[in-house]
Amino acid sequence: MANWNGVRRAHSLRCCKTLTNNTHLHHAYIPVTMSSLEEPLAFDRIQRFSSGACRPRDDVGMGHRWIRGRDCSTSNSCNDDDDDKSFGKESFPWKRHTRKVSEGEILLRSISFSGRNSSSTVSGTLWESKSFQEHKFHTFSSENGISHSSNKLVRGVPKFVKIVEVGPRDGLQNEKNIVPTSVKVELIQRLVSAGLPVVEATSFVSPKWVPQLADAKAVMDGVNALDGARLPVLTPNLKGFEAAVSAGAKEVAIFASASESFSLSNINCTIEESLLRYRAVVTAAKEHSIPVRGYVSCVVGCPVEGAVPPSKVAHVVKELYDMGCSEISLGDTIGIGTPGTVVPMLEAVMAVVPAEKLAVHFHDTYGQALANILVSLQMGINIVDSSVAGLGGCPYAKGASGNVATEDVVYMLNGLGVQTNVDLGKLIAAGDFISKHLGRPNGSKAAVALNRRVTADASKI
Ligand SMILES: CC(C)(COP(=O)([O-])OP(=O)([O-])OC[C@H]1O[C@@H](n2cnc3c(N)ncnc32)[C@H](O)[C@@H]1OP(=O)([O-])[O-])[C@@H](O)C(=O)NCCC(=O)NCCSC(=O)C[C@@](C)(O)CC(=O)[O-]
Repeated sequence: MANWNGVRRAHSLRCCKTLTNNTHLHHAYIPVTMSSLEEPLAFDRIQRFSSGACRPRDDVGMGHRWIRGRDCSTSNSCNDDDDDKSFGKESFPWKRHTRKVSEGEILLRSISFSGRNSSSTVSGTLWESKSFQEHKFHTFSSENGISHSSNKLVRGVPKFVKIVEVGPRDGLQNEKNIVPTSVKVELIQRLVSAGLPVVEATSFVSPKWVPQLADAKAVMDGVNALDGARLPVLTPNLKGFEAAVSAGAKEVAIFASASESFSLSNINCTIEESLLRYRAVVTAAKEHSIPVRGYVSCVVGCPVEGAVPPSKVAHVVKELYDMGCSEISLGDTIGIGTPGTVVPMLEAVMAVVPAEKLAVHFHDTYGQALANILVSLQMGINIVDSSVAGLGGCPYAKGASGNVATEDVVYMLNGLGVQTNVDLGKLIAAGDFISKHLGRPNGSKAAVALNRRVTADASKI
């Protein structure tokens, strides 16, 4: 564990060993001058940086540092006399990148919006699952159909959204009790059969760091034969990449951070060191013609550093793009973002990388994820990460809750008339399956409501 980097940092870093519930040792290098990740997230402090509202200036503590709060956290129109480049104050020449819509998509949409009483069903638009046959109802506006809306905010959303399901990886990596391989495999099978085009299957990371996913090879053995979806896996270095390829992975993802402190605690190296490692992974992947997805964590805030400037996010995103990542996912790892903080971040990122190469990845700690997704779609993003039943969190961002629930995202997109090709009924069944195994209620509000059928009538409104 004590590699050269760790030893080198020993002067400035404190090695925290914490005994987790499953008795595995986690080693996290935490700068002594900053608040430990083992503490709750200090959300009360971070939150004051994430609100979009103008407010009186005050001083806000962030770990050992005292950072002056902003007069206005998000609006460029606020007059600010601060001379520092604090969060949300940079301005970027944002230009919306439009995407081409295929004839097939247009055809599907014309079928799906053929009227309230239409018997035509398109997967993801009406309930199709057998268990929901008696509850076939539209989730979109019932009069003219949302596709005919002249409102520019609604017209601005893409016609098709690719959902990247991260539950089996991002969700299960954070479970206290290790989920049996057979359950993971069945979950992935169910998600694929619900029509999800991409299901992140597992991670080839150090089992000492993330014991929950130590069965990565066995999981891949169980899902390699599945058709109909791409099954990428996380790889933190060449060792992980090689293990993934020999286990049959056809796509991988690398994961960097916009926050130096989070990079150290998550992958035990600085941002620049991680980019060096990832260049080696991308080079090897190119030789195998394997697409590489890039993640950037802490795109609006870090559990240690607090607010993360959009320019820093844009820098890391651009590095990943330039090294050859086919798609880059922007992770609000601790779920503190609001549309007020997400918009300036996206503006910065979209100034350096085309919108069609970007995905958004929101955790829902503060219940802001759907609002953040909507505003991202309105800005031209058409790839959304989510986690069935809202599973998840990050082992190195204690207190952060799961990703936005895939069921809730699909429900909202159905309501907007956005095509996803996901069968909501089957998806809910997959969420119920894993929630039952984990012994807790489904974390999706839409799933809970639809399971109880309490809102069937209301949803026709
Ligand atoms: C990056 C390392 C490996 C560095 O870990 P390290 O301890 O600095 O690495 P090391 O090179 O010194 O190796 C230590 C031991 O791990 C082994 N090792 C080394 N690499 C691997 C590998 N690939 N697979 C299996 N084993 C590996 C290596 O062989 C050695 O074994 P030992 O000699 O002690 O027996 C470690 O820190 C790690 O695995 N971190 C992963 C942490 C993780 O998975 N975090 C959650 C990811 S979620 C996330 O990042 C956010 C995201 C993507 O969801 C988006 C968002 O929400 O923001």
